[in-house]
Amino acid sequence: MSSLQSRHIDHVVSVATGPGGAPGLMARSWSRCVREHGLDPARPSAARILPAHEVRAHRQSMEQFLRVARAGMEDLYRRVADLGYMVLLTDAQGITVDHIGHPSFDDQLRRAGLYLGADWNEARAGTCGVGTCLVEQVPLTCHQTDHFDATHIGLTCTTAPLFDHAGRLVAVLDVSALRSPEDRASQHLVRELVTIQAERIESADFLRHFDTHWVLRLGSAWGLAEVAGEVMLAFDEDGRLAGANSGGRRLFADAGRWSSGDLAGRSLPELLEAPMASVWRLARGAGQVVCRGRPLHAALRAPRPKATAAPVSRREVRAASPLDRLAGDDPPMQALLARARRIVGRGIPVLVQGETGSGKEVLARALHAGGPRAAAPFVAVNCAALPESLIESELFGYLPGAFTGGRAKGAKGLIAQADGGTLFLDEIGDMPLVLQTRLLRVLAEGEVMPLGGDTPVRVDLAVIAASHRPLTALVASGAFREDLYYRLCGATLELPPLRERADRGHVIDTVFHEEAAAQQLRAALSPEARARLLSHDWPGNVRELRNVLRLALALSDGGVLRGEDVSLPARPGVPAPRVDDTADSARLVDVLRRHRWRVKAAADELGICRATLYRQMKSHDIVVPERG
Ligand SMILES: Nc1ncnc2c1ncn2[C@@H]1O[C@H](COP(=O)(O)OP(=O)(O)OP(=O)(O)O)[C@@H](O)[C@H]1O
Repeated sequence: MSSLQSRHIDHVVSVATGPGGAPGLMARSWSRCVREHGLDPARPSAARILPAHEVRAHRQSMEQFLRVARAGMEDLYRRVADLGYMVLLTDAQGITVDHIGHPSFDDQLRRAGLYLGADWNEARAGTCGVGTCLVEQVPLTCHQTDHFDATHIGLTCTTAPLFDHAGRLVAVLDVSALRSPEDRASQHLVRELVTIQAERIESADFLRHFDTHWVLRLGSAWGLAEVAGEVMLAFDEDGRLAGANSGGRRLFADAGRWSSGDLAGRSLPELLEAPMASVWRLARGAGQVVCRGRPLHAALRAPRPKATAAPVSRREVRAASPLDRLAGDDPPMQALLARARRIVGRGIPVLVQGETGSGKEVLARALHAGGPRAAAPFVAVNCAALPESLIESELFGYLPGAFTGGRAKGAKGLIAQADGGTLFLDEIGDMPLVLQTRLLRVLAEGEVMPLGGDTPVRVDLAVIAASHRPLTALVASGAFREDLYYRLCGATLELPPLRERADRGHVIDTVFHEEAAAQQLRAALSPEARARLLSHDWPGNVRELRNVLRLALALSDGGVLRGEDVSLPARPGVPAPRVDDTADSARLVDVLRRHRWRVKAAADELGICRATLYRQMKSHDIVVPERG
């Protein structure tokens, strides 16, 4: 034993057993070695090398991580090999599971324990780069006489802990040299290198693990956010966090509100204190996000495209409960549906409010289909659409000879047709006042009097009314009867516009599958196409979304829909091109004819809402021909 080694042993023993505990990271470790692990620096233990089959078992338990780490180790080795260093990776127990060193030093490295299968756990090897890093969980340098064991005092080892996507310590990255300058400052640069490389390995592992998720990368340096975001947050299409890297966990822990344990599942807007739209906007290119009041450079990585989806049949789409499939993970929508499920079938009149195209009729149909009247008729009446001259006879029906121009046998009105089922009064706010009075009587008495008749007919109806105009305002201005309003709004369901919904991903998928099935295509949506759809403001709501997807699918080759296949209005917030009021009336008639005068279907093809089409028809004197 050299005199240097003897002096080292004395020093370690005096520090480790000295009074008052040992300050500093290395001295703390020496103390642990003596007091907890029962090690004696005067009795060095031989390097413990595990047999090959045990090493294999250790490697197998972290196979995927090893593959990613290997690339990082090779890169690191290229930078330090000329300076006489080797690179080593251990698992969380301190067992060396991979190493790269110059083959000509193989024997020396093996003797020093810098070899596959070597056990560097502190409890066995004493204070060392790997073992102490496993305990302290920070990057550190164990330089020469920092080592506990006197046989290791020639070595210099710099290490950094590696955490997996869930924040668990899984490995230690180590750069070691058999010989090095005595001055520990010589290792500063190595420590920087190891720390950076450890972060890169963690990032690569994080991106691999979350490759089917969106990943938001945030950084304080321009340009770097895209390739090496200090903060990485993986989330799903509904904006729910699936995982955060060390930087992300630190960011939220520093904010003092969330520990790593309760981050998953939280919504990104809640965590970042920024609207989801500002995140989706990044799908068009890197930019800035104001995160918790602090502007950060940001980039978004799209998920790996899933295997081409099998076509979903209409039957499959319909298989779920009609109300369930209207929304994904959007808290206001889920609350609305929970309310809807409670009132369905209870004889409570429902008023649905929401912007045009937000799905008021879809919701009304789902309420009907999800209730006890599902087998009975659902009759939709568009109160804005019925020509004033016909509205009475259409709604209430008429007896033979009730008026000139009527059919000889008379006709059953829409209200009577809905008997036993659901009467859906769409655009109720546009119903003329005089008819409001008659409708009120029907609802109050449960009877309808056909034109020209003197005996009322009993009707049993579930009533759902809808309007894009707030009915309370119409009541206040005198355009809508207050008593009718109260008769209709047993429960009000307010549909949020698509741009405010956190489950836009769900709506996009549903409509996409429905449209693909309707066109009998085996199509899938690429992440880029989805990103474009998610970042749009949807002034025309779900109707606009459906039109965009219908067109994109019709023009596509039926495979994966790419970003460029999706054509959106030039500026976000600007509605899709619409037929203006001077539109050629021949074209309108043509489209209407093709849809057998089903105004809703014609409006959908024209990309306008039903009310606009009716307005245009009115201004061109186009009248729906009488049926029958
Ligand atoms: N949750 C949804 N899932 C799938 N498609 C939907 C959904 N909501 C609405 N849609 C689609 O959006 C379009 C417009 O829906 P709907 O006619 O119900 O809207 P609306 O609010 O009644 O519109 P308007 O006020 O113009 O009458 C339709 O093509 C419908 O199929």
